[in-house]
Amino acid sequence: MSDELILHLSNSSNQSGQSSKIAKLEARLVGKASSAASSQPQHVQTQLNSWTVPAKFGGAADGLQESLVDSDDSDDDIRKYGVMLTAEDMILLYSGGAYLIQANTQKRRKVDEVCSPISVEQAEDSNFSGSTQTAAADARHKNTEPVDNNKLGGDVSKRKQSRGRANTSSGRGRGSRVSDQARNQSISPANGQVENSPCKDGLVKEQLGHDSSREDEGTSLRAKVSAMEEELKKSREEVSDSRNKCERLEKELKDIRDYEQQMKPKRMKVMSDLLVSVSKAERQEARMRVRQDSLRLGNIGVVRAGTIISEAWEDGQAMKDINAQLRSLLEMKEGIERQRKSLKKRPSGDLYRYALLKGFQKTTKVDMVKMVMILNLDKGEVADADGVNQEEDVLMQDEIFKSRLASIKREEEAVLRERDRHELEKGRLIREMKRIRDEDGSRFNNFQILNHRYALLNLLGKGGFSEVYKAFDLVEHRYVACKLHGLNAQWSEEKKQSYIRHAIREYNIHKTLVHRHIVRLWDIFEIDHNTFCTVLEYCSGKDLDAVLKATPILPEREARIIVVQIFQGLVYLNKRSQKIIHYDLKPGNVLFDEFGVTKVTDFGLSKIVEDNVGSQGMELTSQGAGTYWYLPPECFELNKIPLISSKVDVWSLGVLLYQMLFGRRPFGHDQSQERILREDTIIKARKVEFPSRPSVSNEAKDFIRRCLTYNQAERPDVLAIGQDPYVIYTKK
Ligand SMILES: Nc1ncnc2c1ncn2[C@@H]1O[C@H](COP(=O)(O)OP(=O)(O)OP(=O)(O)O)[C@@H](O)[C@H]1O
Repeated sequence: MSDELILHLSNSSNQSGQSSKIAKLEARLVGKASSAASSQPQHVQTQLNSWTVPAKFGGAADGLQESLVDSDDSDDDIRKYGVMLTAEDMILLYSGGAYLIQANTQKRRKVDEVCSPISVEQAEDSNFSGSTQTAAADARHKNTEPVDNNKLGGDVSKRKQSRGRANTSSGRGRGSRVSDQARNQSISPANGQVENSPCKDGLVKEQLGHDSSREDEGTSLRAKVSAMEEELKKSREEVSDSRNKCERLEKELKDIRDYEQQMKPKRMKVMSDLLVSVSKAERQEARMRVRQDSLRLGNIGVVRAGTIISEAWEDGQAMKDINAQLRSLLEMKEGIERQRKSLKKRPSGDLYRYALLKGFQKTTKVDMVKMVMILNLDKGEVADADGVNQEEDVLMQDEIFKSRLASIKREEEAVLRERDRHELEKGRLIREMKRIRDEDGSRFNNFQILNHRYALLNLLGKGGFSEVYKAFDLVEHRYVACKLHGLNAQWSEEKKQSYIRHAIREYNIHKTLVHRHIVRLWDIFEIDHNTFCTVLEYCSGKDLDAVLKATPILPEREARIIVVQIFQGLVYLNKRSQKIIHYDLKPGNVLFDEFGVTKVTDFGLSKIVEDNVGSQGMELTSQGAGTYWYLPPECFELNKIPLISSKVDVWSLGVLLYQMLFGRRPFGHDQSQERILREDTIIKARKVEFPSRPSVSNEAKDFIRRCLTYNQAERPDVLAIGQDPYVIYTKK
């Protein structure tokens, strides 16, 4: 606002109330009195707020514009006054004590006439500072078009929006430029219009100075905008690239899945073919090995006794040789023994007297064996036995016999060790022969794929009612053991049902068990009316029974680590909410995986401990066969229903450790199951005895004694025996 206008306004003392308002308005326009402006009555302020500062004021307009944007009332005001005017388009007119607002058409014309190039540029500059080109177009547009209230309203709100986004980049400091512009305007009271002051040279120069700095700013902003636009373009391209890639990958994935689905049966076929050819080679190799070994170790032959034909073992050549060697050594031993006896029978001093008779004065260097031969052949011929000390000779001869006997004994021991080794080999050979025979006789020996995923390979072994095959799971890609439970077709329907119930019960117990030292049960399915299959974790090592058959005594260190692992499995069974008694712990139910990790299997006889069971244990309602060497005395109780608990498994663990350390079971080792029952062997098993050899640590013996505590009440249960240092594994 020009100085003249300020003077004019300040001189109008008779219009004090209004003039103070004007002063405040002016101050607000020159950007000096924001505080004064804020004290304006709401009405006036709102009106001001409804003005839009011309775009050409660029940054200077921001101060005002900000207050417009900040005002929540502005939209209300637009609604209230029906139009929204811009300061550029309007002038403030004092007429007859009232202020009027009129359209500033003349100002526009004048500016267009005199400074049209500048104002257009300014408008453009301000457009950049205002961030949209539309605003520039608006600014130019307003100069030529009549005021359209509705349109103006729309423009204002558009600008408000664009301001809201962009005005942060333009500083409030530009308010001074607003005041400069304002000062370049004057009010002509005659026509009531605000005019731009004439564009004199100084002003133009000043204007040009400002314009050039604005131009610089504009240029840099333009550059920024174009860089940002470039970035935006790139980002858009990247987004579209990524989207394309994503679509391509999704399509590829789908193709792969389709292909995978298509290839699945083919892949399974290739895999099973490979496995089958490997298994066939293994079968062939196994049979060839058996043939070779049976030449050496023996074979099962048919023996006829009258009308009865039975099978009997016929030794192979190696066994025959060993036996012949043993026989020859035995004969030698007996010959020497005979000589020793005859030497002792001869009257004392006989040889000495004979020698004297023959004129021998002292012992000659005649070999004593030769002497014996001479004596035996013809006593009269001992002519040159000069000076023999008969007593000494007898002693020497006896010593020679003894020495020879000792040497024969050593030879014999070596041959016996060899024979034991052969016996073990023979045992393995017999088991392998049996396995091959079972495999040949099995109806599952032709590499079937069960349940569309388990490729049956070779038979691992046959139990009482089941065959266990090594198999490959074509879905999970791992080896498994398929246990095929066959119901005897001759059985009554009742027996079949009972067997199935039993197997399902076993499955239900076993399937919930997940522990490193317990064989996992993966699956169960029916094969036909009389057969079903359970799929177990495959343990490629031998079972403990086979280990003990090969090496009946294990070093204590090895035995202990096996016991500790079994014990950990038992602790797991007893820490579950539903406790389980295994009830059939024996070497055949302890398996080893390829790394030698011990795993307990076969839950066919296991018992679930009911919740309400007392401290003495639960009733043993279904005894099951069990294996008597490994069961505690309470299981043989006949007068009342036995009460059992995890103490049964503790007893079995003690028997297992004893067997591993001493190579025999503590009770009824040489007895059959039937004899154990008949002779009450376990009921009489009150005290455990330890052989003197091999030597075993006292800790091991103490642990075994605790496990084999006769009195059930005094025997610790699984969790209590866990306190024993022998099963708390610490490196010694
Ligand atoms: N998960 C397995 N992994 C590897 N071999 C196994 C597995 N389960 C069983 N076997 C082997 O299969 C053979 C037969 O096992 P099974 O449990 O049927 O026989 P068993 O215990 O001798 O008989 P039963 O259970 O009728 O008393 C055994 O030699 C055993 O070592």
